[in-house]
Amino acid sequence: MLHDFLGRGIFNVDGEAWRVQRKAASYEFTTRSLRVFVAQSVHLELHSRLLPLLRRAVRSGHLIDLQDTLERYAFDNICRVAFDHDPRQLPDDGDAKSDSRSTGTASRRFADSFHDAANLSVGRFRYALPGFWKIKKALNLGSERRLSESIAMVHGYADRIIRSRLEEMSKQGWEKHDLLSSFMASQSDSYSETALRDVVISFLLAGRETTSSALTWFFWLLSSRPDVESRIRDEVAAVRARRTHGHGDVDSKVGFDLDELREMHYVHAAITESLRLYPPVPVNSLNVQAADVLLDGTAVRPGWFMSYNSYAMGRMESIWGEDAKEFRPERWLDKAEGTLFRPQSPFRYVAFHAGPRICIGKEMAYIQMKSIVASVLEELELEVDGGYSPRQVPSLTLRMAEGLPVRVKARVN
Ligand code: HEM
Repeated sequence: MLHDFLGRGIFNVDGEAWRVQRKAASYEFTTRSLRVFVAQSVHLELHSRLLPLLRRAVRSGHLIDLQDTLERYAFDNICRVAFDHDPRQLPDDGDAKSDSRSTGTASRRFADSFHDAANLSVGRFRYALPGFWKIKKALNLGSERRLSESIAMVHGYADRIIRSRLEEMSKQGWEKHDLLSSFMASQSDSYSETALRDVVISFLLAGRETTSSALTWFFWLLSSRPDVESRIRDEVAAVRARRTHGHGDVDSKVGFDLDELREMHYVHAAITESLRLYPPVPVNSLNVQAADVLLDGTAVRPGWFMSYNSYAMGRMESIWGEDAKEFRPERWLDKAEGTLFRPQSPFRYVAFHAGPRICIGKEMAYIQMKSIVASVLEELELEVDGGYSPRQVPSLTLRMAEGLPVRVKARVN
């Protein structure tokens, strides 16, 4: 799908960049220290930015666009985790003159260019005449000119991050815990700046709109299912009640540490069920490199463009049974015991892809999503107008065309 994005693949980054990315992931995502760093970063931005913003919305009574808010949160968070950089798309508590955008600087232009580049590149697939974009590109016209300007902006910004990391590293040695830095410090191999830049960009793309899309659809689904919301709140309250002082990865009385998040089986099931029905990557496409035969006997040839539709697969009765279209978190709980989360094969549940190119940020995504769901619902109610019917927008990720307007209320009990 993203084959030509930013001049080369993004998820489908080939060659050197992909090897760097995979090596970084296998090195880092297996370590407990990274999981702790992820949990701490999620926690920091949740409690210093997202929750304060939602509390201000309680006081003002204004509607907020939850999709936009979650996208800005996710962008800040992925930048911090991947390369310890803070673009400050959400304002810090106390420094919030406006909740619409906190920065007017290069960071904001970077985020906007990033967004434009993603949307403009998807537009290439929508021409009635396939490949027409190539003519526009050769002539540097319209959307192709805007795309190349956005790409130049994104590349310049990412290059500056990489160079400052390399400089810091040569001057001070290395003590940072972010994914890119600790990976660079641990390797004897050297990688080109272009390959590292592609890694930076692919992490941003992967981390920015996926968890925010997932949570936007989740909170919308929840708004019409008070039974599920109440079970989530009961589980969160039970975990909170079991808390012992002085225990945990998260140095605070608020929020939840990794062990506590792990205890939230129903929260995990509810998020997973929402991802089944509304996968952030609704269609995934690949370019066939060599002749092969798929498991169902279909032969494929080199050069073919092959897609599967996760959105449709999540709703197929042949895979999920007669109640496939129902939002039923219980389907993910162990049948005998009834409270333990029971995973399914990634080849049935394809929201994160399956096989060698399965999402490498899945664990981080769950830490982020569960932390937000538990902390927000413990304290607040997100009220969506009952008549609101979101329109899906064709984009790289499954987004709501008009966002998700919510009114935030303090929980009474
Ligand atoms: C709910 C959240 C998420 C979903 C549903 C999701 C889904 C996916 C899917 C479907 C792919 C395969 C794409 C392809 O084949 O082209 C993928 C790849 C990837 N994801 Fe995620 N993702 C999520 C969150 C994240 C996060 C937070 C990160 C950041 C750490 C991340 C990092 C990546 C990377 C780097 C790849 C490329 C892997 C490769 O090609 O080797 N993802 N993800």
